[in-house]
Amino acid sequence: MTTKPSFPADFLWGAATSAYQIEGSPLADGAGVSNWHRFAHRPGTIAHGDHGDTACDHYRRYEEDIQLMRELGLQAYRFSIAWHRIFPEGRGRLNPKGLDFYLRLADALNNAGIVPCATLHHWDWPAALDDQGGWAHRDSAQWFADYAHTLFRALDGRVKHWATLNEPWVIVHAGYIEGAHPPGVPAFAKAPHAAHNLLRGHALAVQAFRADGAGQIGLVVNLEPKFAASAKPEDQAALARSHAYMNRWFLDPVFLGGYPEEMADIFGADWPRFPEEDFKLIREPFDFLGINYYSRTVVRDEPANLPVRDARVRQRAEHTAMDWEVFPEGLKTCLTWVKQRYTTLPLYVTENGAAFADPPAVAGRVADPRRVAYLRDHLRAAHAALAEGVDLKGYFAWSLLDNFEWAHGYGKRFGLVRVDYPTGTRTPKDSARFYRRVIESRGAVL
Ligand SMILES: OC[C@H]1NNC[C@@H](O)[C@@H]1O
Ligand SMILES: [Ca+2]
Repeated sequence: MTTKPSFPADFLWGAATSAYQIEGSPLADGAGVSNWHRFAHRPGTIAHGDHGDTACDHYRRYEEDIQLMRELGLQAYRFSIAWHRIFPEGRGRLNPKGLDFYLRLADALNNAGIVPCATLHHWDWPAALDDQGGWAHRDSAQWFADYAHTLFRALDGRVKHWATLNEPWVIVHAGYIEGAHPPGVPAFAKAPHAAHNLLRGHALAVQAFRADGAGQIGLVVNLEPKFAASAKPEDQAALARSHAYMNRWFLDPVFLGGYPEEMADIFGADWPRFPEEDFKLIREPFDFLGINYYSRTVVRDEPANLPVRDARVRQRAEHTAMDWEVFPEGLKTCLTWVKQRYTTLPLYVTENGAAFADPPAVAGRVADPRRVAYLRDHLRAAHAALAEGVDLKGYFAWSLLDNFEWAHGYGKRFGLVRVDYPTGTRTPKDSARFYRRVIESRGAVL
């Protein structure tokens, strides 16, 4: 490092989590059954038979966790709201006690001087809505907008930084293409409709926010730079499909007004014609884009691998416990690509981090040098993007706590803070101490 990086004084340093991954207490205080509660209890869906019945017990230990955030020097905390606590059946009957948890959480964060950054939907929602057709049902957009509107009013004055959806691509790919997430049954023909309704719901929620919210609202997407395994035309074509499918499917409509033409090639006869007025709605302007970055993928042509007909070519490089290649420059690639192709809106890295097989705590310490190196290299890449003029406003490490990594269960540890199960004992890792120094020095220690 020639010159020490220096991040802007108003750069927002945080850490992120999501409701089902950390809260536990899935049915407490009148909460309804969620899609993830039901799915995780279906045998064979989650590694080791894990589920979120306890998770990090954050629903009950949130004050302790806010104290941890203060010790880490966090300026902001990104969390998600569990829809099924608010509307147990998805819509209609409001559950005040469920809402109350998020009022308490927001008040405690504000009292601690930590900016609450709420995501309205991070994959968990009332199972009843899946039973009524889920995101593939056209009315799901309005269900979401009504839920969002209720939250904007209820948390008005407490939460000023909102995101509508977390990674809609994962909801569609894992839920409707792979079947690895709820609803859990591959349904290629439904996937384009689910994606479309997620985007319509996002836009309707932004419109509701304009009418009766206060602050900033944005969308959070996962991005993964794609590279071709060779210059062969079939690998170049696979690259175009893979890139469109993962990185452009949602951003092209919200910023450019239409889907990538590769989508019709990928879905063939299952690719619908959508009403023109939908695209006008989906372009509803919002205030920031959140980017979740983990890794890149090198792809080759693979005709048998439907629907994208691509396959990953594993690289000789360091990989995380998720078998994701460690590729720090990919974070800068994502940030500059969004600025160049889509928008000069403010950007946030709303998730970045790594799972490694951390050792247990010894004398109150957890040595996680590989996570320290991962954070250092990715923060350097983020700073490089800033230096090139990207309007990067903040960075949220994934995750504050080790937690329920969806179908992988608790075996994949992404936390800056170790959680020992089932006691729930929290132990800040070396990476947490490193991150605190990064925040204090505004990046000078990188
Ligand atoms: O896989 C790590 C993270 N990726 N983005 C969404 C989060 O819920 C995941 O835990
Ligand atoms: Ca208001």
